[in-house]
Amino acid sequence: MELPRLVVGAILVDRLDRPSRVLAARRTAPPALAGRWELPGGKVEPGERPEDALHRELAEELGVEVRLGAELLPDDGGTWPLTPGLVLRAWWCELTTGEPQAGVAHDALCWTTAADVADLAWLDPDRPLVARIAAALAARRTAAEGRLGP
Ligand SMILES: Nc1nc2c([nH]c(=O)n2[C@H]2C[C@H](O)[C@@H](COP(=O)(O)OP(=O)(O)OP(=O)(O)O)O2)c(=O)[nH]1
Repeated sequence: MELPRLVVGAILVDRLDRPSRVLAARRTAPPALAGRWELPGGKVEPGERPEDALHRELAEELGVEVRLGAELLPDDGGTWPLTPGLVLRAWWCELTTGEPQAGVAHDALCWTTAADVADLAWLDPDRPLVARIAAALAARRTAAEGRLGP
């Protein structure tokens, strides 16, 4: 059986040490996914390290460089399922160079907060991540900094 293809995504926040906003990107293609919001990123190429793929995709799609923080892991510590053939890994990150600009992959970018991040029409498989991101923004902590909540 073939292994699922790995997709990498950026949870790009205003600052890793006290995040209050995350960047969402609206897809332009394919038609079935156009208009839905996602974490910027894309597929890892054969032989490419996932973190390198994320830097490459962010440069290509948004024209920025970032510093990577911790990975946002699902409860089982593995990967986030997208479709039968695709899984996602996502990292918290902050900008080091440039301001994000929508290229051909996206027709809108939006900085969202804990209060409104879940209101966007995210791709369906992103919903569990968005819930975790919203909780982290509300707590002003990334998932790296221990258990959320009291
Ligand atoms: N980038 C990204 N893709 C996601 C997310 N959630 C989700 O289901 N996907 C899906 C949509 C696509 O089917 C796939 C990513 O493919 P892509 O089209 O962004 O990859 P790519 O930039 O490498 O483009 P290509 O080589 O396929 O042309 O993963 C997400 O949050 N971010």
